[in-house]
Amino acid sequence: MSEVATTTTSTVNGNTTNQTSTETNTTMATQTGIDEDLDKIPLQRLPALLDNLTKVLENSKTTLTPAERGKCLCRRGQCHFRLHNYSAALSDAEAAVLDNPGDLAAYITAGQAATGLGRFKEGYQYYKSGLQIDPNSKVLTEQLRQLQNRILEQTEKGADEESSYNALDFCTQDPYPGDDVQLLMEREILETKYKISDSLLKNTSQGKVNQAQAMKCLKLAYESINTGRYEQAIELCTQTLKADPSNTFGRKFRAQLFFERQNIIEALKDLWTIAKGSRTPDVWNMGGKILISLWLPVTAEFWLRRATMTSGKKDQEAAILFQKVRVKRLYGPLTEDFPVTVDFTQYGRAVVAKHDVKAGEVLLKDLPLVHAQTLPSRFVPSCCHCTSSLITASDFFGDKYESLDAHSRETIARHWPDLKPVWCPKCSREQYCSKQCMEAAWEENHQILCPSVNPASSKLYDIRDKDGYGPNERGEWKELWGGHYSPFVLAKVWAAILCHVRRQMLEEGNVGGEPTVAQWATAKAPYRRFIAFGTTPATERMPEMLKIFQQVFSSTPYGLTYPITEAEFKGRYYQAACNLQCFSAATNPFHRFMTNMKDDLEGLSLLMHLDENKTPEPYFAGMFPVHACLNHACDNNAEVSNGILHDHFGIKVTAKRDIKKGEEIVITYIDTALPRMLRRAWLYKSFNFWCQCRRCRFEGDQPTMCTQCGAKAEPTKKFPTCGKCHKAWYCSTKCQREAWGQGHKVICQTKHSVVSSPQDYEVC
Ligand SMILES: C[S@@+](CC[C@H](N)C(=O)[O-])C[C@H]1O[C@@H](n2cnc3c(N)ncnc32)[C@H](O)[C@@H]1O
Repeated sequence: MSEVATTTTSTVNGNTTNQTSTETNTTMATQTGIDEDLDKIPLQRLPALLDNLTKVLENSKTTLTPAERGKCLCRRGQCHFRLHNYSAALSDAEAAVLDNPGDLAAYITAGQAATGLGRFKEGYQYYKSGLQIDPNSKVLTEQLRQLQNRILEQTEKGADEESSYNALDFCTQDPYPGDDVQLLMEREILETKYKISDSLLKNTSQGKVNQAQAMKCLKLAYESINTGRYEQAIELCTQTLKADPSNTFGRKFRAQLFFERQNIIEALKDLWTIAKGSRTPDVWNMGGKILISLWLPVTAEFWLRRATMTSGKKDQEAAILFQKVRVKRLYGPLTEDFPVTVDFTQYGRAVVAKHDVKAGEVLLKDLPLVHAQTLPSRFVPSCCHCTSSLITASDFFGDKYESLDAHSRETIARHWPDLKPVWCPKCSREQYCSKQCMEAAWEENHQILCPSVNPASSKLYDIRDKDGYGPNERGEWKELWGGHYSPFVLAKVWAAILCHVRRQMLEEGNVGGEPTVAQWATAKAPYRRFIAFGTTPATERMPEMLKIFQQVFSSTPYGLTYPITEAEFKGRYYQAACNLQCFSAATNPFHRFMTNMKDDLEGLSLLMHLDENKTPEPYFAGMFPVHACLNHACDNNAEVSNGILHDHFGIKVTAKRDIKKGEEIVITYIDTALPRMLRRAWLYKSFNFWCQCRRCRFEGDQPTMCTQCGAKAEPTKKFPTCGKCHKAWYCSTKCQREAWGQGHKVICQTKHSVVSSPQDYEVC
């Protein structure tokens, strides 16, 4: 601790005393070892140091200057870092940076902690800020080198694991609720329209069997095929089946012949006639394809599921076809009005153009299934149901409002939209733009989450209001919620499921009883569409939150409970993490104010006080069903922005350039200004894929490796860079030419978001 001799005032037992902070500092320095070289302090001493630092920070809250507090926080962060408590280290170092923005050690600690957590981008940014304080810092250079190595390790690991990635592993073949009813309807269509039913099976057990004749005809049928006589082969199969109706080879062979000659109904009849136990994977597969052509999707799924199962998951074609049928039936109705459709590709679900689209055209609009206001924007008043901004004129104009003359204020009041926000009268913790929104929210989730009926949930509101922080079980102030989004996203998913279960119970008259399996399945079905991937169990990162959620959902009204197991928490946490999209209402009170003022000349003088860019926005994070099918590319052809669908606020996706029919629509999940290595590490860590987009394939990471052929430069040598974009390096003109023709030309000439130069990052 520095020896600054400032006189401070502190209160001891109610008496005000003066003391010099030199004294305090000397004691503190002894207690906390703050002047010692931390690396030389044995590990066993660190817990005691941590305790002392915490005491100093708590007991001397009023006497420490911000710089001193920053130093203590930084020191505590360093202790946490040495003990591998990276989260705690990061939060202390972050606080230290705020208190003491000139302290290089705080940036280094924050960078190390973020790197330890695998949050490379943040780590890099802290180190970069540190370089602004001391561009020649050897420690920083070394830390950046280590960060680069960590990213490279991840790079190699990612590249290795990429080969084992299989999108099918993420998608189940479980039936959806209601599929049983749909299956019966499709059976009825098959029977009435095509005369196909299980009664066909009975035909095989009737009549006299002549196996020798059957085998003879079948042999001749095979011979006919070899000489290209298909009709004759079919006729011979028919004779086979007359001689032995249960001859599976004959049935299968004739079905195949019918199928190839596009007589799919006769083919399906033959397949259906094969006893279920004798149907091989190729029989189920062919049946599935025919049922797709007839667009009987649930029956097609049934047959393709059987093809997958009976082949021991080896029939990849059937597994892919299954998912293609599923996405078509689930998303077809949602994309009907748009020039795109959802398909299943090597990267799972994907959105594809139905026809050519011009740059600027809207590709799709979507509404959130669930959403919650982001924690950093929670101060901006908004309707928590429809997401509309409830910002008032005085919120908007801020301090300036009071200094405006009465006439200006009257003009503003006249044109500012008449907002009539309502708070939940039972808990006063949620605000709405209208009574209708309040009632709709109650129906959707608030009847479960309102603290007036579920007191445990007031803790969730407290955590929201304190930016994720709160007292842990030992009463220590801690970051309880460490997610990048509001915990209310998850709370609302579980609450919405419970509300849906309850609605069904009311409709089906089993109030007071236990919900049925079918009711649970129906209520959970809409959330099955969202893929989930994550490495660290969320419970490890925030153990207290699991308990809080468990308390909230074990004491819900109506006696309904939702068991929040570790697996449930982890699954939902990562579902949200992989799919959330930030958005805000497409219009706000300021926009309406400007429209109202358009014809008012008196209002013109007010314009100088206005700055639209400064309009505080209530941001929400939402899970959107169709948007969640959009894959990523670093040279994305589409962009997401705020949108309106059926008079509700949501998002729209717009073409960034001309897109051809059949081309996949790709957005970006990350800041495309990052260099390739960071983009890939970030995507790999957060979304479990190794980006192989055109841009990643034709950009390099460093001058010591040829971007095209991967050759390594001799020690201390560097390959020449592309003179235009400086983001690729080649060992030879041949490699440069090849890369140019294969794809570098396009990405080199494409205007991406501003990409920071790789040199900024490259410190080796
Ligand atoms: C929001 S989802 C996109 C839709 C996803 N394909 C699905 O089936 O649900 C994000 C996930 O899609 C996959 N993904 C997205 N973009 C990808 C890409 N460029 N390469 C490989 N996988 C990608 C990853 O598994 C990622 O975690």
